[in-house]
Amino acid sequence: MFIVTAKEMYDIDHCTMEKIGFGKLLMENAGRAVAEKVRQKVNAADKILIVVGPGNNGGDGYVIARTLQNEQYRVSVLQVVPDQKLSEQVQFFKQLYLACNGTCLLLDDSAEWKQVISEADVVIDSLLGIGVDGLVREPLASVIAFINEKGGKIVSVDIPSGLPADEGAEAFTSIQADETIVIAAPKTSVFLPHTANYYGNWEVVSIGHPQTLISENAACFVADDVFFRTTMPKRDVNSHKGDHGKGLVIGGCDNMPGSFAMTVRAALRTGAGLMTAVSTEKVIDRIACLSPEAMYQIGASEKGHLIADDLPLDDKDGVAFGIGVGRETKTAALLESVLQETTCPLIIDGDGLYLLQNQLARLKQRNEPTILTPHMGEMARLLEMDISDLTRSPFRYAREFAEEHHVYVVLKGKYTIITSPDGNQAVSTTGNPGLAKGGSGDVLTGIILAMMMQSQSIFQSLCNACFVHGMSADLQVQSGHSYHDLLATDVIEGIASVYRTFS
Ligand SMILES: NC(=O)C1=CN([C@@H]2O[C@H](COP(=O)(O)OP(=O)(O)OC[C@H]3O[C@@H](n4cnc5c(N)ncnc54)[C@H](O)[C@@H]3O)[C@@H](O)[C@H]2O)[C@H](O)CC1
Ligand SMILES: [K+]
Repeated sequence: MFIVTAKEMYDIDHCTMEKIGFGKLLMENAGRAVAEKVRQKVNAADKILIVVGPGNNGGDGYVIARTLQNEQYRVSVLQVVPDQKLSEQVQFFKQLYLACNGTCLLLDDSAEWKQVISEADVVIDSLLGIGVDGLVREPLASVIAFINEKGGKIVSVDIPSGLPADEGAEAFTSIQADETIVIAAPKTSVFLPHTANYYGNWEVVSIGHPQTLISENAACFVADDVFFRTTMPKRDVNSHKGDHGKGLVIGGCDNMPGSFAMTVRAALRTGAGLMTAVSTEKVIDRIACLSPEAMYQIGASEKGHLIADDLPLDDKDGVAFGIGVGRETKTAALLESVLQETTCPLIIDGDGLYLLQNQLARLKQRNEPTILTPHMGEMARLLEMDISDLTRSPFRYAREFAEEHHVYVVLKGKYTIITSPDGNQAVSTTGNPGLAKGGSGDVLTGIILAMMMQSQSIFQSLCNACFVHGMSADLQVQSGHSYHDLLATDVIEGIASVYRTFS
């Protein structure tokens, strides 16, 4: 599935209509595809009100109205702007609807518009689509407010009216949809923390755009099960442990042994060939028994925290630094040497990102891939910006940071955004609120470490690691756990189910 900005969608629409020649057929296809989904969500006796706005989203609404009316549903239309504001294409579909004995109430004709909204069992929101610019103006703003307050079940067409399609908007007035039928491809705002919820349950309908046109124009995609199935690591029956990577995890400190242990175990469960773990003597004494399959090495330490040391870095296929490592200045010196001496892909996570703050310039000096795995708070700190600004435009800031520092960024959240140094982006949508707990990130780092050592491109391995991490949590919740009780260690044990499901 591809993710588009408004501009990308317009380019795809325009090319499909003009160059390929769909013309008005595209809107007919859109309306009929949405009507098909609406049919599955309403009862035969429901009073269905289609609220039509000034643009092509409204045009979709007239096609939906005509389609449902032709199938004997109880349909009426509320048009919120005068006819002269409708485009020629929308006028065409309005005339088709009226010619099929459709009824239409104009907003400025009567004060009964509030009554028709109040009486509707279902409101089909065709007020505004991806063409909204800025805050919604009157009279649409009042209509949106009233629908939110009084409308029955609200089904939005393409996008909840008033919601921006793209990232970056500070303020907006939007329909709060129960369902959204997204046309052709989800827009960026489906995946933003402050706009996602306005969509309610969302699903995508195809309306005839050539898939190649969408893939050529969309800058981002969802790393879903289809992607995982085609790119997941394979196991050669004649392989041996050396074929699946020699990994090294450097982390932990005397008062934080657990996160480090989970990273090690997650990497083993994900298929790492050989794992070595470096931490303080106390940490290793306490956690070595949890993953006897790994090898352990005591690192130089002071007051329970790792310090600069000569570590076995040069023969590894992947290194993860920072999990539970603490924020001591002397540990920053260890990070400095790891950045300089590691000759394989390096993941920096957790406290390692805190220690990286004053060493960002070293990132570009590395010749091997560097992967950062911040959550929004850690990313905001790295960018030295307010987290609310970051969450409004996470795709942009992740891409700018990745390109500037030539790193991969896994920006963790409900929807995790994966960015490559050249600006390629993907979103992982698996996972559930059960992951919103300590340790989830440590497990993800272990999964990433193992994935990236198993013969894939780094970008693919990051997409697949996020997929496995979230899918494990989803399968665990489906098979008996709940959002409340799910632990990070359960996610580690659930990795087996993901591999079995897709192998
Ligand atoms: N291009 C096609 O043929 C297809 C498009 N699809 C649907 O059309 C919309 C996009 O249509 P567009 O006309 O560009 O935008 P809108 O429907 O959102 O209407 C824009 C229209 O609304 C007014 N407006 C804009 N901003 C505001 C505001 N802040 N307050 C009040 N009014 C505002 C202004 O008049 C604009 O011109 C897309 O989402 C699809 O639903 C079909 O699905 C496929 C074919
Ligand atoms: K809409």
